[in-house]
Amino acid sequence: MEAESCAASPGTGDEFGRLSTQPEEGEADLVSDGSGQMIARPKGGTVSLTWEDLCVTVADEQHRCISILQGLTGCARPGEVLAIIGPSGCGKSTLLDALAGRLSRKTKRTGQILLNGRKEPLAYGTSVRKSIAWLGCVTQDDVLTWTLTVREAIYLSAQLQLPDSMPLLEKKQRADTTIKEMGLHDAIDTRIGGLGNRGLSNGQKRRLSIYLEISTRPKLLFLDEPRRGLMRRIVSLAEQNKMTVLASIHQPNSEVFELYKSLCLLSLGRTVYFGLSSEATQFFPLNGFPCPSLQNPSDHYLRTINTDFDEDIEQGFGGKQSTEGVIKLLVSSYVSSNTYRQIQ
Ligand SMILES: Nc1ncnc2c1ncn2[C@@H]1O[C@H](COP(=O)(O)OP(=O)(O)OP(=O)(O)O)[C@@H](O)[C@H]1O
Repeated sequence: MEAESCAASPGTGDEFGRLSTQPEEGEADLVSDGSGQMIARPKGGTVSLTWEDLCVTVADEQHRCISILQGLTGCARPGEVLAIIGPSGCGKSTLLDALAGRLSRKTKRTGQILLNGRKEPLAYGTSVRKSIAWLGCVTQDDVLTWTLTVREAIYLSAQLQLPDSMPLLEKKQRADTTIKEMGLHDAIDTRIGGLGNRGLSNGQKRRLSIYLEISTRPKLLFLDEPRRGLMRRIVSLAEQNKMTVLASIHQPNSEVFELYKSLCLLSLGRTVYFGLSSEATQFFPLNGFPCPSLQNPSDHYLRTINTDFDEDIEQGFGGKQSTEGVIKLLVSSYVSSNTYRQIQ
């Protein structure tokens, strides 16, 4: 099995591997982070993100150490959307939080995170937004100002977040284009609304908060369970703007699944498969779990590794295995595979 190696593009960090928040002349624009602080956004640079042997644990009430992620290794490349897929509770959001430096203080993380081949710039618990300007983060909890209309929120965001060097007219044009592309034009003068103040639907709010992040064309974008309808647009934005996007996806249908070139498949906090989506169609049959004809591959992968429906899984070679046994088999097969060695 082959996968492209995750070559690091030129780094923008200092000699300690930290990414500078101060721009070097000609390399970065100064932009506002929305709270009045000016931060650096690299011009035209791309971001490769690599994680090695990443483990996350949390202490329970009896101070026992509970493992959430176990030794994950992978990478995300410019111009691509990496789909992080797995059953509920497998660790998708925790992986995104770990990579984005958003883990809660209760958790402990080990392993390495490299940006453009250099050590991560984020000290544990620091605010990501203040440290890396080109990182957008859209979590499952949208944070929007409910008193604003969609138009007001978008224009305000464009003014605050796009570089000061960009003319106002261009900022407005950028905002108008994306409003259309994100399908928000029908609700342009609707107030966002909130508890007790009816406004946008939940789906529209979600689209708006994703818009507010991607309008600045971040170089690195984390998306926690974006709506299916948005993915086509996000994939093409990533390609056009050489954005590195990591998206946790709950249950992609076959049409959406085909959009992703790279796939990170998790179960019980471990990597079951990481690599080209096209090659997962070989990985599963090679290990005895061929996708039944007419079944969506992602449904097949999820069914094979989902302990929620713990039933003995039929193997193509004959015989049956428990789901946990299947997961163990796939994890060790993946670890000994060429794909794993290439990522490392
Ligand atoms: N701070 C924490 N304390 C205790 N357990 C946690 C904590 N954070 C995550 N977990 C547990 O770790 C596991 C992974 O959680 P996570 O939210 O990353 O899963 P997920 O794959 O994103 O799930 P879903 O698809 O349902 O959103 C879950 O069992 C969750 O209960």
